[in-house]
Amino acid sequence: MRAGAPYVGSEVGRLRQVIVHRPGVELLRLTPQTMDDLLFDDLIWVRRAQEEHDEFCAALVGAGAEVLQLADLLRETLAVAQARAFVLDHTFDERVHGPAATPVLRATAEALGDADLTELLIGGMTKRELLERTDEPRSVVLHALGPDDLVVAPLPNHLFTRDASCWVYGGVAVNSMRMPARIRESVAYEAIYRWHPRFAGAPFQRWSDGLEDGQATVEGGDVFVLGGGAVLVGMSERTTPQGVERLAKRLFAAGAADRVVALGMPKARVFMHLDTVMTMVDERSFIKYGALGMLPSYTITPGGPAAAEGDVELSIADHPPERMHATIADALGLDGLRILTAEQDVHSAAREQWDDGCNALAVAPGVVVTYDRTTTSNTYLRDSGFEVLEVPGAELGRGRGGPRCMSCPTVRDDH
Ligand SMILES: NC(=[NH2+])NCCC[C@H](N)C(=O)O
Repeated sequence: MRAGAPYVGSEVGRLRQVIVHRPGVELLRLTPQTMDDLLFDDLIWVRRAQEEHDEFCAALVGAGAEVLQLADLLRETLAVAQARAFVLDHTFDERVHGPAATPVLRATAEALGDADLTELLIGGMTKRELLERTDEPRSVVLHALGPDDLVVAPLPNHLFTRDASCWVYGGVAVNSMRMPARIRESVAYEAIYRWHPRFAGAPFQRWSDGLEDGQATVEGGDVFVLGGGAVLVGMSERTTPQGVERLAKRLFAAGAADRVVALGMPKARVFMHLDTVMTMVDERSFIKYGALGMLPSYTITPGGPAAAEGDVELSIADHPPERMHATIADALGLDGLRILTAEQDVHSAAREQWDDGCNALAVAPGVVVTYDRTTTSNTYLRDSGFEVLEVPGAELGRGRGGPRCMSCPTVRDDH
């Protein structure tokens, strides 16, 4: 690895650099009427959520990681003319805003400075805010909206930087997102990785081609860089088998990975991503939600070169549920895994899973960041020999994501 180049070699090696997003105005847009569509289970006390997030960042810095704020990266990217045009083109869309309003919206956004445009892109814009900046265009879409209705949707799930892009070994996938409320998040990452000075000149590969919307979806919460050329992917509510096959082909063709284990997960919001039910906490240990049980798994390996140059065939072995842990252990080159499931009654186990007790973020082998509220899991991890860095999660947790979801590692050591 070239010094400073983005590279994520594992789930648990020392975390060196990570993208996070401090929650802001986008969360003030949540109302009881919109929160379900925006994938939040409650309204957030934003100031407190920001304080909690600041503590989360302080824990990461304390563990030796450089913390990059998504809004800063996006603002700096928008200073590049091509990036600005790309982002505007992919934000203002006739299919969303109608042909009459789209050019006016785009021109209004284009006139903004980089900081204001960043805020609009993440926080959205109401009709009232639009009309403070321009005369109302003749548009059925706009006429039909009330003054405080949103013309540009906010992106409150930017808080969960894990999902819209993910670094796997020496490259990055900008992901095709499953839920309508999250599809636009990928636009910011595509622009940042293409044009931000920090990434534009860096050597790295691409595991996706430009922007896609809602087909063959993959989300980073399902993708685990096991280390040593192995990858684990959950086929969940969000990540499709099609998406897994495409990712595997890209990784194999580049020689970045040589085995991908895919798990067949239940398709349910409570288990929306693999990292909501299990996370890797050291080189051979996973904390796992007991009621998940055992899942069917597939091992995908390169089956040989395909007809087209730079392409590979996939070879697939499928395994019954009882082999789940053994399949992951094989991919890691281990005899077995250490599976950590706290003893607790089924009700408290379900509550802790909902509160992201299994969503630990390793910052080094055996050192994890978790929410303070998942006390049983935290105590259990400590008793099992782990160092647990607790951060407050009372407000942040209402978005149904924990420390792993709120982090997008860009530089992490092998283990
Ligand atoms: N990697 C994760 N588990 N991310 C959690 C994302 C939570 C977010 N509200 C969603 O529904 O999409």
